[in-house]
Amino acid sequence: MSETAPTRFVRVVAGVIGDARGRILLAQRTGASDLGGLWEFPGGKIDPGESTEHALARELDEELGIHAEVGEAVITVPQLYPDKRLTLDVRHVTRWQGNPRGREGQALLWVPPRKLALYRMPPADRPVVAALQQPDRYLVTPDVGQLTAGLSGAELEAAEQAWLDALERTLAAGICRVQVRSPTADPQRSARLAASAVELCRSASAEVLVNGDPELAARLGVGVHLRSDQLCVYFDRPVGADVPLAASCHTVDELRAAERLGCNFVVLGNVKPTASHPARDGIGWEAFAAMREHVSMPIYAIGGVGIDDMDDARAHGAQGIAAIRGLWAG
Ligand SMILES: Nc1nc2c([nH]c(=O)n2[C@@H]2O[C@H](COP(=O)(O)OP(=O)(O)OP(=O)(O)O)[C@@H](O)[C@H]2O)c(=O)[nH]1
Ligand SMILES: [Mg+2]
Repeated sequence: MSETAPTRFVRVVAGVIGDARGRILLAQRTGASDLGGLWEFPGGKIDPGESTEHALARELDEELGIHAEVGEAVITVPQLYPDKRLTLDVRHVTRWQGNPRGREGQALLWVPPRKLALYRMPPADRPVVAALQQPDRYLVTPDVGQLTAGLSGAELEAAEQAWLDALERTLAAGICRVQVRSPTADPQRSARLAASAVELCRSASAEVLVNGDPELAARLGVGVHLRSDQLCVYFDRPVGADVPLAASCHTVDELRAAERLGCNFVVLGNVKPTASHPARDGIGWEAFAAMREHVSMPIYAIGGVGIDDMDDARAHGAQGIAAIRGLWAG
């Protein structure tokens, strides 16, 4: 299938309008318009020369009849549609005057955040809903095989226990999505250690995925994170629909393959040079955003990033950051 890139570039701003009960306002696109019938966050196109804040305040007045104070950024999503290239800049709105009403005949609904995914929305809104619902940090555990290389007996046991202790501290610091990954560890030891790690994550109510091994994941009752070279191995989702599935991606083709397999989220990088490969350039944020627009599942930026990169990540359409060193309380 040949692909011609659409040339029309559209900048849109939308508001996550939250009421005192934490519900969020959705509007239904009217039948005649683009993507008619789908639910969306109220907003519209930014006029040439207009600021994002002014555009959102103007749109919310035109569409809902409210005078809104535009708040903090949620996420900016670059998204390719068949007929245009969109950036959807989404802002929180928690203060406004007036009662929202559908001034253009559109239906309105106040929806609790956890129910947002029940409404059919345009592709660009999937990362927005994920940004509102899911963790902004995805921890990848340090390779215990590397940490314990050359050790045996009591020393090996102590190093493994230190790794579990560090995981516990990391969870206590608020991490709630974890990939257990130890590619160079002895497989049997690594499986035993993964079981202990899963216990720790469960008691902290954190979601766990194991790297590369659907069988181990099934035994432990957790999700799977596929390596990029595994993406072409599977034709169908390798785990049940209710089991978390993620993947590591470096190219648009891999992102598309991950979306086809039904991945819940992926990591994409390396965005920056990493401590282990300081000489290798990262792809940078612009390239990250340019790749992200081809798919709409949530994507974590990985490679040389840490908490300080969160705003850049969200500004380029990322769910947040994935990291080993950047998140580990070692
Ligand atoms: N407002 C809004 N637009 C969205 C969302 N998600 C999304 O893909 N879009 C797309 O962004 C574009 C914005 O369109 P709009 O129709 O709201 O623009 P507008 O209010 O200025 O209306 P107009 O085109 O009649 O002047 C549409 O192509 C729409 O499909 C969303 O959550 N909110
Ligand atoms: Mg609109």
